[in-house]
Amino acid sequence: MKTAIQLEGLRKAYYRGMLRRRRQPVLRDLHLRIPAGIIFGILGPNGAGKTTLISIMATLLLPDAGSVRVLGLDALQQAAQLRQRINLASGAAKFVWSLTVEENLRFYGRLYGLRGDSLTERVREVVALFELEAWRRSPFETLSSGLKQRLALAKALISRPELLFLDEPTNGLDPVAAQHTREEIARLNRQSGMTIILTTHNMREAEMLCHEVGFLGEGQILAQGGIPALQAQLALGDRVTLLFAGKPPEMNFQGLPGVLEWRLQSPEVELVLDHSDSRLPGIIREIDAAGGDLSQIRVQEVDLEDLYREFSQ
Ligand SMILES: Nc1ncnc2c1ncn2[C@@H]1O[C@H](COP(=O)(O)OP(=O)(O)OP(=O)(O)O)[C@@H](O)[C@H]1O
Repeated sequence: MKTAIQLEGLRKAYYRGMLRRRRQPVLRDLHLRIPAGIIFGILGPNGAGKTTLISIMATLLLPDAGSVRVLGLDALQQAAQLRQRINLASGAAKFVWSLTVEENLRFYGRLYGLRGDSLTERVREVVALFELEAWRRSPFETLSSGLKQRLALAKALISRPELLFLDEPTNGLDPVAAQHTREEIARLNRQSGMTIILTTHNMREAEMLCHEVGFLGEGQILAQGGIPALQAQLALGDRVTLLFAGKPPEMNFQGLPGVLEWRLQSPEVELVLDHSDSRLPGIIREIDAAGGDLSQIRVQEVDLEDLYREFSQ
């Protein structure tokens, strides 16, 4: 699989205080590889360094040490070349307040060298892509937060980037607008295969959107992978209690599909399942076949925040 990002030995510290003598290391010997074509989520608590990391990858900030390869280019030596192929949108998007949606997009299009018909055509395309037609002539300052975020995505796509960075794309949005934005992000990746790297605090958002995530903590990537795989690694899953009318059947519960852990407390069996809704029907059939007499099933769904807490402590 092709690589979008390859970071080796990345270090970054900020200097603080009046005399800038206090050194605060934020990234400490960080290594990370992100395959091309996926949506990758950088997760971590406030102040973990997510914005710092994304800014370095997007050529907006220089690291103190380490190598940064993005789309096969050296982000430190070939930044200008790389900037033609990437773009970034922040949850706290800044636009010229008095300009309309269309004027703002035309302004950014010009920054990328678009002129005349090709500029008009590209603005029309991104307006259509994010269903902003009705607001083309609305000044930025009159837009809702959800529309501002849609405009930020439209702006980032004006240059047809191969790689898109999104810093907290649903920050400050109400649940409906946040869901709309997530659907747009997923669609972009699905339809064009664009690599998207985003930061978020929201585990459900990461689960919905990201093919892979990396947990940032102590200046390093503490764990990386798909959420189901990380869940399995920590044996975090839905807790299912099976209550039997008689003795539980003698069967190999650990060998059942999706079982991460199990415990017998006759007449109850407690299972930890990766996904209870998809696994339970098959498990019930196997229990039936083994002669088990189930009287009750209780399901307590996994709290994905546990996964977040586990890696963010
Ligand atoms: N320009 C700067 N000068 C000094 N310190 C900085 C600067 N930028 C960030 N920091 C500090 O570096 C640390 C990491 O900040 P960063 O914004 O990268 O974290 P984050 O994970 O994105 O946080 P959040 O989730 O709150 O956005 C924080 O303690 C922050 O105060």
